[in-house]
Amino acid sequence: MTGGTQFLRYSKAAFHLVCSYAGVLLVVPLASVMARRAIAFQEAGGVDELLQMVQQWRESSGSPWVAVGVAAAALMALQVMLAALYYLIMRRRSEICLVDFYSYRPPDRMNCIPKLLIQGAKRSNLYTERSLEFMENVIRISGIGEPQGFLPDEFQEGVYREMVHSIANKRAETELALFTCVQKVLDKTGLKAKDVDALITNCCTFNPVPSLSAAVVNHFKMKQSVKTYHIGGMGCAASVIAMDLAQELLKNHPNWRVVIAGSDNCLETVYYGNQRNMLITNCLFRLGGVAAVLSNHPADRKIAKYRLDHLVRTHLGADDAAYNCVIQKDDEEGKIGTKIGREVMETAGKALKANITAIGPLVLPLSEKLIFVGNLFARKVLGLKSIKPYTPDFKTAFEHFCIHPGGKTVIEGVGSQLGLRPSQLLPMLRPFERYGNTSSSSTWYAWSFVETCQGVKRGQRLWQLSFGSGFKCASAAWTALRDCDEQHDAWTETPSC
Ligand SMILES: CC(C)(COP(=O)(O)OP(=O)(O)OC[C@H]1O[C@@H](n2cnc3c(N)ncnc32)[C@H](O)[C@@H]1OP(=O)(O)O)[C@@H](O)C(=O)NCCC(=O)NCCSC(=O)CC(=O)O
Repeated sequence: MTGGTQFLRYSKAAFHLVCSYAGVLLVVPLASVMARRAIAFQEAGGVDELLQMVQQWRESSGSPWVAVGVAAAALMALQVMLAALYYLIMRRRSEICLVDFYSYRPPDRMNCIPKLLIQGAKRSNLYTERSLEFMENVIRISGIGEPQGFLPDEFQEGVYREMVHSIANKRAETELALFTCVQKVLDKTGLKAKDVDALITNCCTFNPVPSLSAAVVNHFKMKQSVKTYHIGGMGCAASVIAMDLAQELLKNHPNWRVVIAGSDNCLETVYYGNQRNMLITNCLFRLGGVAAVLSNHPADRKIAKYRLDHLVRTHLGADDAAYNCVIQKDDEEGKIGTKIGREVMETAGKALKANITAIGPLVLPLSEKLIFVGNLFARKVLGLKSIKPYTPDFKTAFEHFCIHPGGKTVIEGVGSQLGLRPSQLLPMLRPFERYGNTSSSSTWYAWSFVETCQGVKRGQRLWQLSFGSGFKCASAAWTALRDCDEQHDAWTETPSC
């Protein structure tokens, strides 16, 4: 690091400190000046003089009116105090809390060994030699570890076992994940199925009738008044989108508990053709799942882990290139798959920029906002073209980052855009290495990794950031309400930390 860069870094840190403590820096000298003045005033006999003046005024103006005035002032002060108290209580009551969540750890029999996976693909006689080499190469360089994530039973034993694409098989895969996650999160929070007021499920490509939310209601025998929703086709951002819907419900219904549960279906997404950009999903996507309880019930506030501060969604779907970069389609032979275009990295960069532009003013400290505005002013108003645009330092707004682990290149690209440190990238790299791209549940693997391996202290802030086909970016800002260092099932059985 050059001397100039170091100087800039230290100046920025000093500026950040000054802005953060501006209130204290102003109040302390002001209070000491006022205290000194008060002492001098008292020493000069000013207090006695003042009391005498009040006494004279009382005698001359007639005592009943003075009593009325004092009573009115006291009443007003009481009113202001009550209004402030009411505001504080209402603010607390309208808080939306994440009581707890569970990241799915699929059964060990579903562990996926890459060598066997490729062997199975070979035996299936569906792929050309060139496609098999491509898949092997992508798996090797992608950043997925060994064993790499989990795949449903049908992919196991080194052969694509006579894969029956029945609704029953696909249901079995997704229902196992959803039911396990919902049961675990109910156990963790001590809630009963009848306590759930609303349920939001999500699955990108597998959307049977009745819906997966109905399947959860049926399995857990939830109450008749439960409100259910299912989110389909919304890619890897679906879980944060489900939370957005949950927060809308909670804003309108006091004392509610909303369960969100999601998993994406591997049997449905496996591609049997030979188009390269559609083969990438076979290499990266793996089985995952999550369930979480969001609540505004006062009883849950005491045990809740996090408070939702902001949730911001941005959509680039109006742009054709962004819309088409991740898209389900038929290939030339009519085989269905999901294309992941080369332009996905560039699009993700644009989506991230749009999202941080929207969430930045809500979460960044004053110092970062001032530097950003100063930089903009210098470039746009003063025309100083040699100055580079300033990317705000989100490390000043959050201590923990749970960004969609969609692939090593995506993680590293986003990490360098945000200037994250290696320890802050680990919660994305490790989940991708162990679980692969688990689509909508991926950010929760990053989150459970953070809690298990790094720990979250009360008051620390966490940023959950997801990307998804469309192309969209959805992010949520959270504050920990207590220390969270739970050992999650997803991480305890592997030497990961
Ligand atoms: C595929 C990769 C592992 C390749 O790694 P690198 O980019 O480091 O390596 P590379 O550039 O040398 O590429 C290796 C080989 O793959 C080929 N290649 C790379 N990207 C390709 C693509 N999109 N389509 C077709 N081929 C592609 C290259 O031409 C090269 O082939 P050759 O060797 O023959 O020249 C990586 O780019 C990656 O992880 N991409 C996908 C990540 C991603 O988009 N994840 C998010 C999914 S969307 C999502 O998660 C959201 C959602 O779905 O909602």
